[in-house]
Amino acid sequence: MIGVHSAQVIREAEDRFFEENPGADLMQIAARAVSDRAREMAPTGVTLVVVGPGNNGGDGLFAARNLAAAGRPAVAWLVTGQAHPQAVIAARQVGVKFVDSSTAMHMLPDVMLVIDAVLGIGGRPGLFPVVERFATACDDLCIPVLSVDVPSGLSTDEVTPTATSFRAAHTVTFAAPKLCHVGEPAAERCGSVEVIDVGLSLPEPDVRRLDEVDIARWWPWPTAVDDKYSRGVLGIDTGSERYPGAAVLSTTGALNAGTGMIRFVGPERAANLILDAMPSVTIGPGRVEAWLMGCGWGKQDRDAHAARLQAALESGLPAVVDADALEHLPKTVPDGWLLTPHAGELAAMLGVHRRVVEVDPIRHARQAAARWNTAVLLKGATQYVVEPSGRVTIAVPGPAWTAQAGSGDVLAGICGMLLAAGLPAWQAGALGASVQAMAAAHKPGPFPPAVIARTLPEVLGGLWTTLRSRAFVLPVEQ
Ligand SMILES: NC(=O)C1=CN([C@@H]2O[C@H](COP(=O)(O)OP(=O)(O)OC[C@H]3O[C@@H](n4cnc5c(N)ncnc54)[C@H](O)[C@@H]3O)[C@@H](O)[C@H]2O)[C@@H](O)CC1
Ligand SMILES: [K+]
Repeated sequence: MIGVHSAQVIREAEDRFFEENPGADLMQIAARAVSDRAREMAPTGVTLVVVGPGNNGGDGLFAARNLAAAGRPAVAWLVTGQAHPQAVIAARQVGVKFVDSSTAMHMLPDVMLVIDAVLGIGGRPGLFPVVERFATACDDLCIPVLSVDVPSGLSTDEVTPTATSFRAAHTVTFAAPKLCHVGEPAAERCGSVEVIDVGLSLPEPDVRRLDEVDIARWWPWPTAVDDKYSRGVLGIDTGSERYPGAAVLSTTGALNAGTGMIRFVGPERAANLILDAMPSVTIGPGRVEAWLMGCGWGKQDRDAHAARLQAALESGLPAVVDADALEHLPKTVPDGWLLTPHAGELAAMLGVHRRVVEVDPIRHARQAAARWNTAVLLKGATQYVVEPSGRVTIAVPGPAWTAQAGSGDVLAGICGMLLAAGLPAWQAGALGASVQAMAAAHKPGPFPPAVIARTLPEVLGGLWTTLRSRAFVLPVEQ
């Protein structure tokens, strides 16, 4: 798990660091990381460094100095004509060549790498027109860009770009990732992201991103003494006469994630399809540990939906509440409910336009988690799980192949399995979304959601085998 921090938090940590370590030079650590990566990205040819007026430009210019000192041709364009004074002197001393905007643009087709050091965490979104044209030309000519800290033009703390920015092949950032590095669609403009530890002490993050080690550590692996009941019994009430497939997909997700026992209580047509495909599923009511509701209920027969949700409500058990069931939420919900809307469903829950949610997904997911006092998994290209406290956990990202009808049903099923196994709602949401993404990454291509669901045993089995062979060194639980 890695903490995601805002520009403000990084600045405060930097101020504390300099108070405690007067005279320390973080810029040299940053510049070294940038020049090392630049040498790998462009082993030969000219590197053009685009330099802004602040410390981000200082990082870039010292990186140019490092390259030139190592005998690599480096050229710098100071976009405002001004830059970090010591860095300018250091770069000149080792023969970095300084060029103006028209020369930079003219030579662009022949450079091997552009280092974007225009703006970092002190930048406002957007670029000067001449830099905007240059960033667009880098894109058009497919010149690889290495961004320092953040691709200039992006807003560090936002996931939705509002202006033209550089589009990096790789970003070297410092101390911690920021929201623009981990939240789509901004993250896609950062390319691969590398975090350099510069020695700052950071506070407990309120936004964290999971990695595969967290999944291995938290997954409810079966123990030697487990039986089908102790692993968790999941009640599933999904599908309708019109959409029986959603019931099959949600059950496929739950079964392939490893549910101890499934009791399906949905419509008969769906039950017959499920039995044909998954004979281990039990049809009919009985004792369960958690519920899965809502997938494929459809827009007809709303009174019946309200009654179906009421049954889960009265049980007081944890429940995954998905899709059409989200339209029937009472004012308060029992402990341990996991609401799993996509942006459109969350917008409807909050009475706002979908675009508003897409622009600031975390704020809106936080609103819903606070209003219903329960965990919310906001599905999409980046999947955010928000707890009523406002803490955000971002799932392991996966390829966009899963953007397909039916993926949400499978995901709801996986989350249902995790609730039935006894995990808290936020963890069930974060793990469920992560393993589905890992399965899609394991089997890249236009595979339908059921195939991705059937890849889960392989992915989970691989994780379990790695864990048992102790190839993972698990960090101590925080
Ligand atoms: N905080 C850290 O841990 C470290 C920070 N360092 C670097 O320091 C950077 C932050 O430096 P600064 O605070 O000087 O900020 P920046 O270098 O990001 O930019 C600030 C300058 O750009 C101007 N500016 C901002 N937005 C603009 C826009 N849209 N168009 C035109 N001009 C604009 C500002 O007026 C100011 O002059 C980081 O991004 C990083 O590269 C590293 O040197 C060392 C480690
Ligand atoms: K930058």
